[in-house]
Amino acid sequence: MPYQVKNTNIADVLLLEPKVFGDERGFFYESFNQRDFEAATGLSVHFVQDNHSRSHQSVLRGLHFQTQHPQGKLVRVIAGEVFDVAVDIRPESPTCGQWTGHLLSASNKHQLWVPPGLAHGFVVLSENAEFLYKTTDYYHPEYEQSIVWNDPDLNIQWPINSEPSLAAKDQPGAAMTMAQWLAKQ
Ligand SMILES: Cc1cn([C@H]2C[C@H](O)[C@@H](COP(=O)(O)OP(=O)(O)O[C@H]3O[C@H](C)C(=O)[C@H](O)[C@H]3O)O2)c(=O)[nH]c1=O
Repeated sequence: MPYQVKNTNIADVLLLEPKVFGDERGFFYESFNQRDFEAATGLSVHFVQDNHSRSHQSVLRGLHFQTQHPQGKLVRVIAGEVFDVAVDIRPESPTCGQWTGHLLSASNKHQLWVPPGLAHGFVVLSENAEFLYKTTDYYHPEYEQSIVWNDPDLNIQWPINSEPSLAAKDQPGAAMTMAQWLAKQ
């Protein structure tokens, strides 16, 4: 099952478009195939955890990362639509401070590969969204950090025209800024 793989403005963040088989009954597609994923991306990855979250419109989850046990994530949406964002927070990276955002939806079935070491988050554009993703390391809340969604240096162009709904840890003041993160490195 061939993936179409597209590069993004951050070198190792990849957009994957799986081959979908439609017929009069509906559709079928292999949402993940280890062999084809590795052949299409040139990556050798081992996923250890599958996650599933549901959120209502305007919920923004992120921008999260783990400082230890960083997680590579292969993310997709099976209901609704989100604007999904990966942020390069790696001080040594030529694209440090850059972000890449993509519409992921049940209808486009696009997936985003977010390598370990980047921050990740999304905002829900539809009434509800069901978000599934595979991770290459386990959840370690003791190492989880959050960068604030509206960081002025990142200037992420979220396609929303009202304040998002945020968890307490993601609120400005609780989540750190990029400047605070980089100052710690
Ligand atoms: C992430 C995670 C959470 N949990 C528990 C901890 C909390 O009791 C509850 C909700 O967790 P949290 O509010 O951290 O969920 P999100 O805000 O969706 O976090 C995720 O948000 C963005 C989109 C990410 O990329 C990360 O995968 C992850 O940080 O689930 C677990 O038991 N295992 C887990 O792997």
